[in-house]
Amino acid sequence: MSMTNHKMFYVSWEAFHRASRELAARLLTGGYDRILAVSRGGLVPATILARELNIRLLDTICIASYQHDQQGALSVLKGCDWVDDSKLLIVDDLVDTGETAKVLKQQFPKATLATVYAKPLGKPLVDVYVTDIEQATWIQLPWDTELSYTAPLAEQQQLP
Ligand SMILES: O=P(O)(O)OC[C@H]1O[C@H](OP(=O)(O)OP(=O)(O)O)[C@H](O)[C@@H]1O
Repeated sequence: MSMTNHKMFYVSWEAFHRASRELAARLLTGGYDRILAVSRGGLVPATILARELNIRLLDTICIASYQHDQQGALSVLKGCDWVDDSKLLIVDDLVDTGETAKVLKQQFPKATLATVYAKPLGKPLVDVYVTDIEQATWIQLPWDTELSYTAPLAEQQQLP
């Protein structure tokens, strides 16, 4: 998906932290004993969930599916060899097309997949999430952005 001509959903660090804590609240009674963070985007919510759920056993699965803003072939750069997935919580920041989630569910069928944001195409593959996002909307996460000046609306208007 190209970033041009799409609606943008900007997320601040504070909003991301709040949503991740809400995700933790929804997972609190799940009895998870380990977390698998889907790098890179899942690393941030995985840290917050590990703290909130008091889980100290974590691993990563490193998957690359985008080159800049174009979705490319999905490639597992580093796997995870955990065999017992009955109390496994897999954490990612978002599910978009669901291609990453399919790979995760294939290897860890009993695990719970949790994301902060979910778009319609990938939503059926996620077990627990917090916020619905339209498919065509690009989610701008705080580690990809910075605060910057914006002109007042009156100055942005096109005058006849
Ligand atoms: O549902 P999908 O279409 O598979 O997309 C979801 C994946 O895309 C993002 O990762 P990305 O490939 O951008 O890598 P990054 O987290 O390392 O930036 C996100 O963190 C998910 O892992």
